[in-house]
Amino acid sequence: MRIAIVGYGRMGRLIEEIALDRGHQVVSRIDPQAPGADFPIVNPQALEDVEGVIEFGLPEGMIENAQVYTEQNLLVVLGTTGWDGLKEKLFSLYEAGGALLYGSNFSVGANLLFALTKQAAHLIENIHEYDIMVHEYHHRHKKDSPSGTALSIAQVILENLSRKTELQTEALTHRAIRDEELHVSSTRGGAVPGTHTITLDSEADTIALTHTARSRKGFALGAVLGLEWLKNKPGVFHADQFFKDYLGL
Ligand SMILES: NC(=O)C1=CN([C@@H]2O[C@H](COP(=O)(O)OP(=O)(O)OC[C@H]3O[C@@H](n4cnc5c(N)ncnc54)[C@H](OP(=O)(O)O)[C@@H]3O)[C@@H](O)[C@H]2O)C=CC1
Ligand SMILES: O=C(O)C1=N[C@H](C(=O)O)C[C@H](O)C1
Repeated sequence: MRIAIVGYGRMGRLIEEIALDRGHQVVSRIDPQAPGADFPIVNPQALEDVEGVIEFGLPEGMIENAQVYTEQNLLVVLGTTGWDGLKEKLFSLYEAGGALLYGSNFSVGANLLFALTKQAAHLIENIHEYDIMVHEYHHRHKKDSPSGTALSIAQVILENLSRKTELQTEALTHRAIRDEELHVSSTRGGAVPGTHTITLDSEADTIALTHTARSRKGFALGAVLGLEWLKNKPGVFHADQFFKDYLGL
């Protein structure tokens, strides 16, 4: 496939390597100032002859980019996180054309973790002595907090454990946490590619489910496989739908 990479940062560069390994052509690299980029902004000229786009950038500019993609009926994989407030606007653009696959984490391991989290939440539904919480670590460059993956994990817990009804992402400095709150906390520093832990805790013991990314390769490979999957599928798809097919989850 002829691919454009939008956001030529840590992820964009790795996605290019993997796309080339899998026999795709990277015909356009779009980034405001990254070394090696061909174009600073998304416009029809930067997307000439492009069939598919993989965007791992920032939420700023995402909607303007999507306007151009949908006008050109492109297949788009969006890995950017931290844009929950833009969902409605973004999805409505794809009613005009094109196809979108979006997700907070394109690695197989994290998607297995989402499935394990669902099981864990179900298991403790009637075992009230277990509480549940989420923590994530990421490198010092990461701009959003909590991570998109942590928010996806939280969503799975809120949907599958009736006693947790509220997401709490703040540090609780002046009060205790309430039973119905699900605490999601974050640490930033160093070079950590991404570590997420769901802890089930009781007076007797602790059970921890941890996904530790050893590198960014798993995310990048999933994004390229996702773009291949999106061919001939118009509309908007969550990465869950891709992983259900790919892993038979
Ligand atoms: N879904 C998943 O599996 C994963 C998602 N991510 C997410 O991907 C995003 C990028 O991560 P990462 O590569 O580490 O970040 P980087 O900061 O290394 O790269 C992002 C690049 O995108 C550029 N950029 C920002 N906005 C636009 C735009 N509108 N058009 C074109 N380029 C743009 C930035 O330019 P500038 O610096 O000048 O702003 C920067 O060069 C983050 O949101 C991260 O959370 C990361 C890993 C996995
Ligand atoms: O910014 C990152 O690096 C990552 N972002 C994604 C997220 O916010 O969950 C996925 C991965 O954890 C790496």
